[in-house]
Amino acid sequence: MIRKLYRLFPDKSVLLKLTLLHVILALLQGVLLGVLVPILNYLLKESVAFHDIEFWLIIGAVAFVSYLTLTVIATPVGFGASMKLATQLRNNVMSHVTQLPLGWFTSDNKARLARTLTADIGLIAQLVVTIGAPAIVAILVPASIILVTFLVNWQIGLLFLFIMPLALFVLRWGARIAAEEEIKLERAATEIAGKAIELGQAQTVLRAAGKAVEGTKSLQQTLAEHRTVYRKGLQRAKIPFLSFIGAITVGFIAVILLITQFFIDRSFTVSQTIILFILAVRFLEPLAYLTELIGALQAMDNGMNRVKDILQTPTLPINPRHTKNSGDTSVRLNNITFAYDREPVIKNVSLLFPHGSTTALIGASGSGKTTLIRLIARFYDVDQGNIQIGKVDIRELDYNTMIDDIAIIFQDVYLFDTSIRENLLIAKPDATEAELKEAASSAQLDEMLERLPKGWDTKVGEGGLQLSGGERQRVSIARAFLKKARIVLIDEAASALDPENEQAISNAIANISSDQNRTIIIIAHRPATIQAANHIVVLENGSVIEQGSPHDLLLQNGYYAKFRQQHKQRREWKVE
Ligand SMILES: Nc1ncnc2c1ncn2[C@@H]1O[C@H](COP(=O)(O)OP(=O)(O)OP(=O)(O)O)[C@@H](O)[C@H]1O
Repeated sequence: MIRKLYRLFPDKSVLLKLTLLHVILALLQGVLLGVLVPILNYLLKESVAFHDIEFWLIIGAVAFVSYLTLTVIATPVGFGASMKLATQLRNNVMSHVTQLPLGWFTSDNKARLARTLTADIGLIAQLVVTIGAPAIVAILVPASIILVTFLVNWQIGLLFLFIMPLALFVLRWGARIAAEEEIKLERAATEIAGKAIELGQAQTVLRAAGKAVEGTKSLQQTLAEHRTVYRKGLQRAKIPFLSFIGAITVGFIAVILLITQFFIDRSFTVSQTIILFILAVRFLEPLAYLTELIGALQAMDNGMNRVKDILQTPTLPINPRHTKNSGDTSVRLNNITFAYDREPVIKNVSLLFPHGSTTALIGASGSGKTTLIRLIARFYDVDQGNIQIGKVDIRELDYNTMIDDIAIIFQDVYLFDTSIRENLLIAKPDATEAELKEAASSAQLDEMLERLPKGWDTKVGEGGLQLSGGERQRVSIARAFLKKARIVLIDEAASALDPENEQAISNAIANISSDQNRTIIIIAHRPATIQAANHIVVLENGSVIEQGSPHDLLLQNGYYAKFRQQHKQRREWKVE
């Protein structure tokens, strides 16, 4: 377990210092017990002079003062270390998940991640500090007492030597069962978290269907299962823990009987008998305390396993050569095929998005437009073929530089629950005021910032929900301007926007595509956006069925021509 703990932390210095502190504390306890033997030996003699025990008293006093001082220091040191360890581990997990394929982020895994980042890591960091010392003491003190006892009487020492591994063996059995039950309990708790997230996400649908109460049934069922798992776990762990207590008690009685027998036989002096009684109590006390610790130790071990599981989930392969992009922002798809599960949703697609071009992707719902955008941003790797940016396979490119070059404007933009300014600064933390203003202006945010009473400092609410969908998308476009992203992938809002927002977004997209060095790919739903494109690609069922300039495609009279016709008719109906 200790090895696992050390492997988990990239910077081991905090853990090393903490372990050293705990070992010193345990050794000092051993020294305090050790000096008791000669002192008692002298004290129980018929005549004793102070200088006989002076040396041992000084050692005892130094050990005692050191022990007290270190115990006082241990609390603030422990708290500080706990915070550092939690931060270290959280950063490690977070940086790992940013490199995982998007497919990993299912409801279950999101709940697992949330529990690991909060509960598991918090528990590990806290327990390392709070139970680290008692656990080391509970092992080191009985071990050192065995040594001291051998010096006093080898038979009792031998008995201790027999009791300790036996007790630890029974304890391991109990710990294994407790660990199995804790895993079941944690699974049940994660399921509750997953169901709670799902319940939150499904509120709109459930309420619209008038099923708000029925929607909680599945969560209630999961809660009931959690209670059952807890009850069964307690039942199962009872037997081994009772056996452990039994083993300790039998051992203790045997030691007491043997000491008494030796005393009656006059094999032991009074002082030896008293010393051995004290040693027996101090030997068994920390061992008995292990039953309380073992549950926490197992919880910590399981928590570490869950953190390890996430850290060992394979990331998208990263090329160690970290090839940099040359400045050419053309995007080329070479015969790519991709499946989320078994059935390919992108089939043998070859396309070129030339440097500086603006391409509109259109096609029926489910035709694979979003998937194509995700593959270009390397949220997933293709199964066959390859994608090149500037003639280099994206798997060969330095991932961070590549992602820095790309801005993605999703339909459902997520904003952080902070001010508009902070949300923009995520794209470029060191942006100047002038850069912020320029980006906001290009993304048509000016009017919105003037209208909002707190302007740039307006809080956008959780997920940005205090802004309209169109406003959120404009904030996201402003981020792309600020980031000076050279490849911009836009999933235009499919739902109806008010005319003001629609116009503002069209202008913002026109502004972003006016830069001849940017390559823009837009999943377009509006004729105005499509008109800003100089190239159209039509997808159907994961394949390209049409592509060319808007003019050429109109002449072909295919999907694009019909799409334009339908929009024209819709506009005419609205006018009527
Ligand atoms: N995360 C996912 N896991 C499994 N299948 C998925 C996932 N995302 C999309 N799909 C499936 O892949 C296919 C293509 O979906 P995609 O979202 O790329 O289409 P789209 O053209 O963008 O659709 P829309 O216009 O409705 O957004 C669909 O059959 C969809 O059900």
